[in-house]
Amino acid sequence: MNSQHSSRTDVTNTTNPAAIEQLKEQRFNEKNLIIYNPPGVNDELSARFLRSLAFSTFKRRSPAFLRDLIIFLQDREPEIIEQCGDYAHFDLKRTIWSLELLREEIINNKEFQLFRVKAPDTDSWNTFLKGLGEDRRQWFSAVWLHADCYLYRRIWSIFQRSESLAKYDYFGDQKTSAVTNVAPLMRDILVSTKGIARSEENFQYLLKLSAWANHGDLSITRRGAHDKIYKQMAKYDIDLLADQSSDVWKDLTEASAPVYVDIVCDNAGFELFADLLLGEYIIEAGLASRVRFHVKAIPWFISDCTQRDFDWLLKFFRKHEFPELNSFSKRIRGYIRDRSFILCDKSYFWTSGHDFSQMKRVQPCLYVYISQAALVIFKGDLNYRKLLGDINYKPITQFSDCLRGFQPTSVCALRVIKSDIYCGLPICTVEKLTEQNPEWMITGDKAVVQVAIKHRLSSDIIV
Ligand SMILES: O=P(O)(O)OC[C@H]1O[C@](O)(CO)[C@@H](O)[C@@H]1O
Repeated sequence: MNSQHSSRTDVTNTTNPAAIEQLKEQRFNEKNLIIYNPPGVNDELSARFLRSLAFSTFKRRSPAFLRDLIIFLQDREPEIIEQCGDYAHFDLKRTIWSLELLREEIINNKEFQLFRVKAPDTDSWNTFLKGLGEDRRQWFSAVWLHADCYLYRRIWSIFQRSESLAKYDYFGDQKTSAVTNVAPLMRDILVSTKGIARSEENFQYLLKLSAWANHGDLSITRRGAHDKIYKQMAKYDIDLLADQSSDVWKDLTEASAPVYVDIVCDNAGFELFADLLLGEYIIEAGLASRVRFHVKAIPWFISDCTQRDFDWLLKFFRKHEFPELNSFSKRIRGYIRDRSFILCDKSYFWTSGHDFSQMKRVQPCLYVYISQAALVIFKGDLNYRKLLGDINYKPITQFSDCLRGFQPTSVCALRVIKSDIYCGLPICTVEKLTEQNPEWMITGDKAVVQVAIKHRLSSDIIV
């Protein structure tokens, strides 16, 4: 037996529940060839590594999250019926049953299934799944990124099976209630940033605000936005482990017209607010003539922004009692009307299992589309994992070297670090942080602003 794998369990007769649990876990690890070490350098993240966030995700977090979703659906049945019609009563039963089966599949490390329900991305998802190596098609053997994305696509397909629930956003309530609490914070930010002038410093402030706004996604914690960060941004620079915001400024100020900036959004609510504020500044400061927002086509990683969340936020602002929120909504609608802001057509690439190095091959039109921009900003942890292909690079590897050829334009990442991988960091920083807390990379206390600049020839410019 491979010495990295767990050693054979001693089957003893015990009645102690904790010991029984431990035995069960050991048996599971042996059966599924779980490796006791963390992922090695250049390994792809996977739940087959016992000491990884991926392992605890499928061992505990995802089953717990599915259980919570089931409880939520049971509790909300009357409201769901009111929203989706009487037939939802029967569809909910079937949906809950299917979610329970999915939970069992994860717990028992079953093989991924092909999708049967017809949707615009069914064929591409099935091609993707068929292309996975035979030993990479189970929850605890797959690349974490693939399994993680597959989970959210599976949940969606369960809801697609029933007519009454197909359009129901099962994460909608969590997303909307998280916004209500931060309305005063958003008002304060609007007041303090009102009419700020074009300057590198102000641009960096809004870029960092957009980065730190990624702090409060709902898939890991329910902590929401962290108001201290926005009030005392400079103090948090110490937690910004890589800060290339001045390179981003330089890239934009030197770009040839017409300048477009694309923002590949992450979470709805407060994070989207910070992205819109950054977009507004980019337009008003004349840094670009157009900002294009990319959102998710389906409910994704709980709090990710869909087109409906985008529209909902503008409506929420329009109807809010705070006049600052009303006028922000009005301004954003103005940018949408005059096409300074574009809410891009939904692309199912963002909710595929592919990492971004695959975009040119799998979705060439999207690749060409974002190539038109002078800068594309990728928000959040999951987008970062897709940029790196979930590969555990050496911490000192340059960000641009980790993109594996993905360079449609200058690529910027605004990420709060919430998972095992990172790059472009001095080794002494990593050693110090690890000494203080070996799990520093999953706490969401540190962030990065990184950019890989694409130096364009004038003949590259697409008009
Ligand atoms: O909203 P974000 O920043 O993409 O984070 C989503 C979370 O999902 C994961 O990618 C998987 O759970 C984590 O790494 C991350 O914390």
